[in-house]
Amino acid sequence: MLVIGSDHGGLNLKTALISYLGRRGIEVHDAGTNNDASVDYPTYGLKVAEEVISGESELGVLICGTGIGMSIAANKIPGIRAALVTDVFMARMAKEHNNANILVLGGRVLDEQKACDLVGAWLDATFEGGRHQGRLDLITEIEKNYCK
Ligand SMILES: O=C(CO)[C@H](O)[C@H](O)[C@H](O)COP(=O)(O)O
Repeated sequence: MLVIGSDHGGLNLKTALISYLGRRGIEVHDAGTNNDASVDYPTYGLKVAEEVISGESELGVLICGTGIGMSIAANKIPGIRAALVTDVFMARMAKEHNNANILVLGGRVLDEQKACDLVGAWLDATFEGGRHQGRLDLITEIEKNYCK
């Protein structure tokens, strides 16, 4: 299961990505928002992050206008590695090196095709482990010290 959420700035891209993920045969939970009324991105960042941390969904995608607010919000939750990406190389690295469990996109930055390409690159990549796992372990140590 993959959970996807957006604010109003990411709604159109969210709709396009749900179609794309469906075509790939991936089960998707749409965490909202579901209309173009103005909403607050931290609300949806938290929803998606909590669903990933609980294990209800293995992965998440978040979209706001730029992706910046969503990534700031989601990364406050211990265990979340939310990566804001704008090109295919970054999307692939987000999995291979960072094992990002949430991909963050900017709905006012990307067109639909580019967004699908980024999600596809991230989904198709594999975490390399090794030295990268050691670095993720260091991030976990930071969380233990600062997220009480
Ligand atoms: O938080 C953001 C930027 O980091 C998101 O892009 C929001 O979607 C954006 O700030 C919303 O702006 P609006 O003027 O309220 O539509």
